[in-house]
Amino acid sequence: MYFVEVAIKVPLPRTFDYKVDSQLGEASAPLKPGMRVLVPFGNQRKVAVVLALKTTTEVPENKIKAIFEIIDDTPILSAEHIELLRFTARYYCYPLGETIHIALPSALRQGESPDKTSINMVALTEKGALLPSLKAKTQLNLLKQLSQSGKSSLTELKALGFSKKTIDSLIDKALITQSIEHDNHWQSVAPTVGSKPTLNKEQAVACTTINQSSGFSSFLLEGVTGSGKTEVYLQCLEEVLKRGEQALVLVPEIGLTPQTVNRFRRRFPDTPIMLWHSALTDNERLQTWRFCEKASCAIVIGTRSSIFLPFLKLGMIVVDEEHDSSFKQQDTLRYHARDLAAYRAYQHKIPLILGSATPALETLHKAINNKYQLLSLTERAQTATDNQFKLLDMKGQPDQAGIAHASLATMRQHLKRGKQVMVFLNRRGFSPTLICHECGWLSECKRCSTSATFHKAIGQMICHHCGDQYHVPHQCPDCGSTQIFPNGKGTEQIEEFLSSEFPQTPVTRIDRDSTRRKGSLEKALDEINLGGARILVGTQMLAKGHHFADVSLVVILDVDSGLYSCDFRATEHLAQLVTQVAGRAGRSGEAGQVLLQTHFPEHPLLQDLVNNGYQDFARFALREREDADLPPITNMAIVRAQGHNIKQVVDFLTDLVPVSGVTGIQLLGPIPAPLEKVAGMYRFQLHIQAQDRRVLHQYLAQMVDYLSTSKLAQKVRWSLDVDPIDMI
Ligand SMILES: Nc1ncnc2c1ncn2[C@@H]1O[C@H](COP(=O)(O)OP(=O)(O)OP(=O)(O)O)[C@@H](O)[C@H]1O
Ligand SMILES: [Zn+2]
Repeated sequence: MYFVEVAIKVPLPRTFDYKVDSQLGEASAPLKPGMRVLVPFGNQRKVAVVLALKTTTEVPENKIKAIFEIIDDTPILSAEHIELLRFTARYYCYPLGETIHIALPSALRQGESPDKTSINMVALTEKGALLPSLKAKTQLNLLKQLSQSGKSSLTELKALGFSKKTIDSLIDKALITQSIEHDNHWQSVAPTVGSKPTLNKEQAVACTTINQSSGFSSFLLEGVTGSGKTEVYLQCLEEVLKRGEQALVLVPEIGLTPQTVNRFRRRFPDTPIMLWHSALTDNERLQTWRFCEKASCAIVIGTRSSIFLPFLKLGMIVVDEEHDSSFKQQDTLRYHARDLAAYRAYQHKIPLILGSATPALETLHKAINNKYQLLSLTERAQTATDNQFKLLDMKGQPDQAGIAHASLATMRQHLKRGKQVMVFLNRRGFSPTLICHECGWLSECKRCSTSATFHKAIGQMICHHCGDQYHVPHQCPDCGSTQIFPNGKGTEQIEEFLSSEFPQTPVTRIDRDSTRRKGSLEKALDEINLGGARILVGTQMLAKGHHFADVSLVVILDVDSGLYSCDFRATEHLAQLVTQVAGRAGRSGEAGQVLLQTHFPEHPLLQDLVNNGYQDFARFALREREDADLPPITNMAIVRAQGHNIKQVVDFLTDLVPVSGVTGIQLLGPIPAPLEKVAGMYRFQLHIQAQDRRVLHQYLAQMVDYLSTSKLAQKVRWSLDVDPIDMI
């Protein structure tokens, strides 16, 4: 008899010991860390992952339970992978069992075979090779096909028109067999490489530096929009593929950038490239997982959670648009895929490339302190001159639907020249509120401390925080007046106005509402690229990495809301958004023009951004953070709590604040969250800051231990966010 330490999906920051009867051990393959076992837990049976084998345990003999069964023949998690998950759980102060649960595809969580979806090859049995006469013609044809090809993949056979039914009947007759085959052919041959441009000098320096690095090294590729960062990734990946190594390319949202995926496929036409994103089915997830693990897949282009994929031989990680907030998970395990990418690169001793035109201050700070090597691309690849920026003072300016007459006039000029024009407003819906002209009533969500947005097209009010929908009132609920009007602008209103202002010009809107139906975003993007759309209206979905060759003017309608916010990251995010949106203009041929509508044209941030660019702004903003002692100079965590009973929420957080303080730790709170109430629950926060990351982590670990026994914690919903990026 011996013991195993296992991780189980339970909300407790601990692991569990079980005993293994030697009999059980003999019946199956020898137990190893990384294998799954079935264990009794309370009166349930649970899938658990073995972390370690032990000869002793601290659990008393009469208390220790035995595992029921060993699920796997071989580990589904390598030692290295377990180490990654342990690190993740420790860093984000999240239970290890739940961390592993989140990282695994659902079939593996449920104890299913990792090869469930991998049966991919079909061949004749000895009996089948005799080609017995069969009544069903298609079955006979399939046998003949296999006797010619020797072996075929299921996909090939399906492409030849053989149905699953035909294949299954021949399996039943024992004339053919199915097997699993992982094709690693790509590893031993040089990759076929599609046509590529000659790198300019800066790109070449970046590529050579990265390719010549050895072991773990992180690079910040800070390249202005359209400077050819993707080209640098591609040419570095080529070297990785030549060595027969795999690569992970993290991207913010795949749905938004089909162009990028196509570029990778065109560049490496014979290389197995797989995608990983939220729209995959459970089976597709399992298959991608398995293909990575067996190196049947060379490149994965994936969103945040692809950071947990197992790779047999990982050679490089790229994080494109590394500043993008979608890399940070905002619930349960609040990990940052970019930061875990750094850990994985360190683990595998490989290069990490973080690319962005607008690096996060966290990343820039590391680059300035020589933790990351800075590589700069200062020129656009296909345009000789920079975009021209202009701040348009809205004070006293006549406008229609929030668009200044001067902006409309400039739009007309560009459209006349046959160019595309982009109008950006980061607010979807028709208007953010309805207002009563008589008494000032505002349409508020009944369950949140925020307004409900008016969506004219569907005739509903929708709360963007809890999703509740309301009928549009005909009369003011407070004073009975019928004088109720939309207040403020959203993209729906801009689209309506522009369509009537430019009746001959096709207007395409891109936001979450207009692209809800499957395929509608691709259709809209195609329309833009093929030139059908002339005016593009949209939210930040339009800002992300698109390459629209014909856009020559970008009008940014409202930058003011980001200038005076209580979130210390608001200005950084505003500068990133403005720079990214502006970067969609003038991407090929002539320089583009960017108009920023604002009531504060003299604001130092806007002046700096427009005159000196993001690079300059970001370095200045870092110095400000230094003066204010804020991240990334210090380290931060937030405990958030919410509940229907405000006192319980506040009491829970107050209880976490030690009366006498803790050396090296600054606490702020409990303070109400910027959005005080969501879905009927009151929300409060406790901010924890420390200069020294180790001090912060020691403190958090103790706190989480305490919370697992605290009675107050059971009365509220709480979460801990390490390195938060969103203060809401
Ligand atoms: N050396 C080069 N010579 C010619 N064209 C190039 C070169 N490098 C890149 N390009 C082209 O320039 C355009 C912009 O490049 P790319 O999309 O790689 O830029 P990016 O820096 O990733 O842009 P963004 O940050 O806006 O997403 C693409 O059409 C690309 O094919
Ligand atoms: Zn709401």
